[in-house]
Amino acid sequence: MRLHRNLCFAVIDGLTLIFNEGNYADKVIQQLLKRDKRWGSRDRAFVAETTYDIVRWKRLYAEIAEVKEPFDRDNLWRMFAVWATLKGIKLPDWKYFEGTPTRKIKGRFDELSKTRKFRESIPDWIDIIGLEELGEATWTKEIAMQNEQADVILRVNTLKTTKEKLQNILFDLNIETEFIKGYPSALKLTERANVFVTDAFKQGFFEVQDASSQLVADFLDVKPGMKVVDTCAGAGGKTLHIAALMQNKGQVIAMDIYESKLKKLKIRAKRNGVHNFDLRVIDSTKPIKKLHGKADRVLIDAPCSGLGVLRRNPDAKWKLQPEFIDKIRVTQQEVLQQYSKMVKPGGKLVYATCSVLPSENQNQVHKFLTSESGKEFTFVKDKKVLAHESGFDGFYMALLEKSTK
Ligand SMILES: C[S@@+](CC[C@H](N)C(=O)[O-])C[C@H]1O[C@@H](n2cnc3c(N)ncnc32)[C@H](O)[C@@H]1O
Repeated sequence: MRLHRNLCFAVIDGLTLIFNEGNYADKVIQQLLKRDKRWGSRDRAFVAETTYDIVRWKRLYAEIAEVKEPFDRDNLWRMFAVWATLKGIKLPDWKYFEGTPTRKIKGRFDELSKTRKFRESIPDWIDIIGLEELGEATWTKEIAMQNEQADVILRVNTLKTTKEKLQNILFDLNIETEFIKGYPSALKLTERANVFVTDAFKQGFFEVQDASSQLVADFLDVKPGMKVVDTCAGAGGKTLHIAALMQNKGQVIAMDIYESKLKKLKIRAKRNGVHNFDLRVIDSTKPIKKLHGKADRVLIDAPCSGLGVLRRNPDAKWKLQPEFIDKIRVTQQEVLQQYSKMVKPGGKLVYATCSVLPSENQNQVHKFLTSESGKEFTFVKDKKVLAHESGFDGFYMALLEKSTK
C-alpha cells in the first residue's frame, strides 16, 4: 500500500479532534469524508479505517511510540508511523517519519503484547472490571473480539421487501450479501460498502443494525394488533423492527428522555413506511403513569456502558468513566422499577443492554425480581450474547412475564 499525503493529513487532523478536543470519532470521520469530493471509495475507506484503527489502539500505539497525552502533531505522526509499521506498510521519506525506529517498534509491540491491558489497548479500570465480572478466560477472549472490526449487517424491512429481493437489488449494485442462520431478517455484507447512498436505503428497504441487536425485538414476542411500549427508544432501531414484526398493526409507543432522538426516529419511520407509532418524551412521571397496566409488551432497551459494542465505538474505551457505569447501574434499576409498571397483567417485559457486564444485566434483573415491584413478574428466559461466541455485538436480553392477577 502506498501512503497519500492528503489522506494521511486528514487522519492526523481527525485524531487531533478526537483525542485532544474530545469529539466523537464517528462525527469527526463523517466530517473528514466530506473534505475532498475527488476521493474515491478506497480513499474514503483509508481515512475512516485508519482513524478508527489508531483510536482503537491508542494506548498500545502511544506506549510503543513513547508519547503521552495531550498529543501534539508530532506525537500523532509517531503513532501513525507505529500503525503503518505494524501493518507492514513502507513509510515514505516524509519529514514526519524521519528516524522512525522500525525494529524497535516491532520489539516493543512483542513485549507489550504480553500484557492484556496493553495488547488490547484498554484503560486499567476497564481491564479490572472485565476481569472481575467475566473471569480471566472469558474476558481475555471477549476483549480481543471487541477490538476486531465489526461486519456491516442489514435488517431487511419486511414492510417493504423480502431478504431475497433485497439481496438481488444489492447484488446488481455490486454489493454482495449473505444470510445469517438464526437471524431471520439479517443480511451480512461480504465486503464493506457505503450502503447509505443506495436507492434501496433511501426507499426504506433496510436499516443498518447489528445481528445481536436484531434479536431483541424477536425476544419481545410481539403480535400484530398489540400495544407495545419501547421505553428507551432513542432513534428507534428497535422500534422500527417491532413495528415491522407487527405488520404496522396495533400501536408502538416510542419513548425517550431526549426529544431530539425521537425526532430522528420520526424521519426513519417515514422512510421505513412505519405508521403504527406514537412518540412520547419522558419529561415527567406523567407519560409513564398514564400507561400503567396498559401495555401488552414493554421493551426497556436500557442505557448502559456499551461494553458490548466497542467494535463499533472504539473511542468509548477512552470516553467511558467508571463513575458513569456506577451511575448508569442506578438508572437501569430505576427504569426497571418504574417502566415495568406499564405492563398489563399477563403481559411481557424485555430488559436489554448492549453491555457484557453481569452487573448491568442478569444482576439487575435479579435485583428487580426480588424487589417489591418485581414480585408480580416471573423470569421466562434470558440470552447473554458475547461477541467472541456469536461473532456479533455483545448484548443481553431477559424476558419476564407479569402474572395475570
Ligand atoms: C441503548 S440506547 C437505545 C437504543 C435504541 N433503543 C435503538 O434500538 O436504537 C438507550 C436510550 O435510553 C435513553 N434513556 C436514558 N435514560 C433514560 C430514561 N431514564 N428513560 C428513558 N430513556 C432513557 C437514551 O437517551 C438512549 O436513547
